[in-house]
Amino acid sequence: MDIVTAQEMYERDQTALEVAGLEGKWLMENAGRAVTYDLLAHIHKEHRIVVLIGAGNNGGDGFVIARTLLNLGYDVEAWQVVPDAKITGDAEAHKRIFQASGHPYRRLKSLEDLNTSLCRADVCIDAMLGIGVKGRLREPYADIVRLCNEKAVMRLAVDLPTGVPADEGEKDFEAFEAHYTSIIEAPKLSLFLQHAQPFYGKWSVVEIGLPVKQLPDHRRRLWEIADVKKTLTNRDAYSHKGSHGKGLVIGGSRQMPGSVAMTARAALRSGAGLIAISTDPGAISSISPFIQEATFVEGGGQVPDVSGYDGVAVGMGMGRESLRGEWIERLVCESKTPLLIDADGLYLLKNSLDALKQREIPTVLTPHPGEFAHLTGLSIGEILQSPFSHSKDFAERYGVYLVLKGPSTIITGPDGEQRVDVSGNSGLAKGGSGDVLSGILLSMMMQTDCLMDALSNGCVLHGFTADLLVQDGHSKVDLLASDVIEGLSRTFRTLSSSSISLRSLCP
Ligand SMILES: NC(=O)C1=CN([C@@H]2O[C@H](COP(=O)(O)OP(=O)(O)OC[C@H]3O[C@@H](n4cnc5c(N)ncnc54)[C@H](OP(=O)(O)O)[C@@H]3O)[C@@H](O)[C@H]2O)[C@H](O)CC1
Ligand SMILES: [K+]
Repeated sequence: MDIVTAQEMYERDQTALEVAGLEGKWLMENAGRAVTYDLLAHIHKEHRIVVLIGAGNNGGDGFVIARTLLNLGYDVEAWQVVPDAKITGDAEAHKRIFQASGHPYRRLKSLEDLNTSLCRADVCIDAMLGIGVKGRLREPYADIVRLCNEKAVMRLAVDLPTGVPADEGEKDFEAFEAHYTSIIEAPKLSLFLQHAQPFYGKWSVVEIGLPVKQLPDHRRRLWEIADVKKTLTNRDAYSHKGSHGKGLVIGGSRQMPGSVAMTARAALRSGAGLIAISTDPGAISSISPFIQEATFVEGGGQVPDVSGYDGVAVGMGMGRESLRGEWIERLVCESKTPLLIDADGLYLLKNSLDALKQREIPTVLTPHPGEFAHLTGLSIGEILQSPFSHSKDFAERYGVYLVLKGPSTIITGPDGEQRVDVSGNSGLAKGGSGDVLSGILLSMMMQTDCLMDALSNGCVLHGFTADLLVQDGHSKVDLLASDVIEGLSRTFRTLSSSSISLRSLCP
């Protein structure tokens, strides 16, 4: 599913008009009806419903929604919150259809009247502003939004909650606090931003009939379990351990032996053929009981020889001594093996960033926002405000694959392509989760030719496993990173059983 900016959404509408003759009025009818049927899952016939209609095309959708609900026999009060002269174009056309259908609407004259109406209502549908909002809300929207937010009603938003900007970069806004948002055609960037996402509440996306094969490809999409099923490589019946990648995990220390054990174990649980660990010799005895399948190579004081491996993950639990920094630089400059750098490795990489530009073999960096702030010299706040553009700038500038971890993980390729993974839950906000993710990613990297698919799949497998675990057996409080490793078995069984049942349907 594509993710778009406001500008990209307008371009899509324009394409629909140019290549398919789909006029705005038709799209508005489709949008309003699709949203109505989506919202019906939350509305009952006994509910008293207020539909708030603003000045632009989001308001036009509101007229279609109010008309459809009234036609279906729902108890609806439609409130136009701006003067008549503000309703123009396609919205005006739909207002006329609304009126011609014999339906009445109310025009906002005083906030007191609306307040009375909202006090009686069970449901409030926000069709005031969508992707056209610019800057902080002006009146009467700001007052209306405050009024709605303090009422004990179910708040449902159309496309975007009024006041939430579609794009990243703006943090200072006031907005309708929706319990649920019915998003038109494609999620907008703000759905994936920490400061904007809570305004959306739960959400889903409705389709409105755009000519999808003709639309511009903005190379930014949501990666979901269905995408994983389509792209995850199958294990061939005649494969052997060498077919699934020989990986090396470099890291761990006496103080942090568990990290490499988790990375190695997660890699093996995700299908890697062979995993070796290069670590402080003093840490081997505490690591080996947790991962009998791994072999150990002498870590010592030398940079490990990585030739002969299909992939290397480096940095987890490694410590930040300057000697290790030299290792990172040499690995970046000299190794001919795909490299994943995480944790302490990212901290140390800061001094060798320019070396990345010369590297011809893929490099994957997996920072959380704090680590990315360190790498870029930006503040965490700046990263969180515009994670899409900062990720893209960085990945393109240094020619790397960047996995910016968070509740919405953004995966960016060196050519600027982006994928977003929203699987997972707050149970993953614990030490060790990153080590496990690195192991899964290492395994995926070694088993596919398309690194974007490998990384996207790895992120979803990690989050999906955590979701399965808290649905059944664990809670978000007790979940441990090591539970996720063991939970991978269930994830892979779930994925393969669904493909078997699909296959059994085929002749
Ligand atoms: N393909 C689609 O996605 C379709 C989407 N549809 C719906 O259309 C809206 C986008 O419509 P648009 O008219 O471009 O924008 P809005 O309805 O969101 O808002 C326009 C009005 O907003 C006023 N505005 C802007 N900023 C503010 C502010 N800070 N405070 C108050 N008012 C603001 C603006 O007023 P101006 O005086 O600034 O011009 C406009 O009046 C999309 O979200 C979907 O819901 C189509 O229905 C079908 C196709
Ligand atoms: K809205």
